[in-house]
Amino acid sequence: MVRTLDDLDAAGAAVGVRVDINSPIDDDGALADDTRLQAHVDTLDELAARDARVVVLAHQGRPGSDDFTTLAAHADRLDDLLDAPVSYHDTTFGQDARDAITDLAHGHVLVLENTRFYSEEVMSFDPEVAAETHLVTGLVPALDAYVNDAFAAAHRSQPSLVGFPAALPGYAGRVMERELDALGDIGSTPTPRVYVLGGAKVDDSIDVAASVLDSGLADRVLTTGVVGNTFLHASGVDLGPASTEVVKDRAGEALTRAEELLDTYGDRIALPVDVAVERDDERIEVAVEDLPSDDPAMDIGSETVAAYGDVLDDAGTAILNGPAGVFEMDAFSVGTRDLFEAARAAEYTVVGGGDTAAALRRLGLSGFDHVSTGGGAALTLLTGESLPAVEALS
Ligand SMILES: Nc1ncnc2c1ncn2[C@@H]1O[C@H](COP(=O)(O)OP(=O)(O)O)[C@@H](O)[C@H]1O
Ligand SMILES: O=C(OP(=O)(O)O)[C@H](O)COP(=O)(O)O
Repeated sequence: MVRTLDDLDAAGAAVGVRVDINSPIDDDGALADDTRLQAHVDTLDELAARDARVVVLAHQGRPGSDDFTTLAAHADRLDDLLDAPVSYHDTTFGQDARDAITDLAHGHVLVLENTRFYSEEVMSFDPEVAAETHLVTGLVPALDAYVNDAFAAAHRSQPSLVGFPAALPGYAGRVMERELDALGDIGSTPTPRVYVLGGAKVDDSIDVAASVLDSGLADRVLTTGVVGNTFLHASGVDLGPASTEVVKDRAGEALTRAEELLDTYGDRIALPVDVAVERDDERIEVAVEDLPSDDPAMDIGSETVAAYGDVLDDAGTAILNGPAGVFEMDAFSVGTRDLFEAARAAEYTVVGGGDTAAALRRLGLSGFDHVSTGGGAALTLLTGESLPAVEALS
């Protein structure tokens, strides 16, 4: 059983709060969407209102990714969103960070620097080893308690997510509490269950596909996005040079697992029957049998939406993670919009993923039973598996 904020004596305490505000970033480094920041307002404002000294820990992007930035813009946006005053400090652990925490006023919020600026944070550890890392040992002396509200990163066994509960009293934040209530018992949702797996984190999605098909949780898996293109490639379709390069870059060794899944569960995995390519800045739909195309496949086509819609019409539960296409470009947001609208025909609908939630906001899509802040984390839970960060709190 995980303790919640109802169990925390917050007044005057220095509380480290791990949130997941990992967000789409514009070309100029600004936040492109604040969905995840908005999700954490309840937890952060509640702690500040209860007179805690709130210390925010978070990551943004991954080393080498285009969205790997400081958290300065996140702190500015949180200052707009929260009732409590918010400040930013450009280190993550050590004496400067501890001094900043010591100086923090009751009821105020301090955002520390991106945890992933620190090398051990992108490694996985057992909780007792994570508790000995520089990040954890360099902050614990200044903290009285730890709250994990970062459901969307809870599938990562990284120091900021699993190391603190071994050294401090640990609690679930309100986002974590809500997500576990909504997603913690997927086996009790209506059947047949249809998983729609898209986006670009192909390795996560293939892990989930294997798990839900092996366990029987999934009656069907419908594939879109780079995941769909990966399965098309794995099935022997020549996509064309541009799309094949994206698939090989994104899928890596997961391509072999996609081939194995098709061999084992081919009848339960649906692949796109047409794609939309970018040709002369236009959206052109191409049937799979007419591939290869020199132009990159950026979305699923309308025939695929129709075919997948027929499956979703009869679904008891639809679980969707990952946009169906490059939704950031209007011409290639069509598949995501039309498919997610069709998915609402299912009796119970769950949507997961940071970019997916951002896509729903951008496209004005609503009417789903639960929109998770997590993608991989939600999918991991939806496979009936445990989350390392939740286990560490227990
Ligand atoms: N066919 C495609 N080609 C290239 N990128 C794609 C394609 N379809 C979707 N994407 C990209 O996938 C990204 C989101 O994937 P992912 O991070 O897995 O989603 P989430 O954060 O919701 O789990 C978006 O940036 C989108 O542009
Ligand atoms: O965006 C996230 O995951 P998601 O893309 O599965 O929603 C989380 O912030 C975890 O990020 P990571 O996949 O870089 O560890």
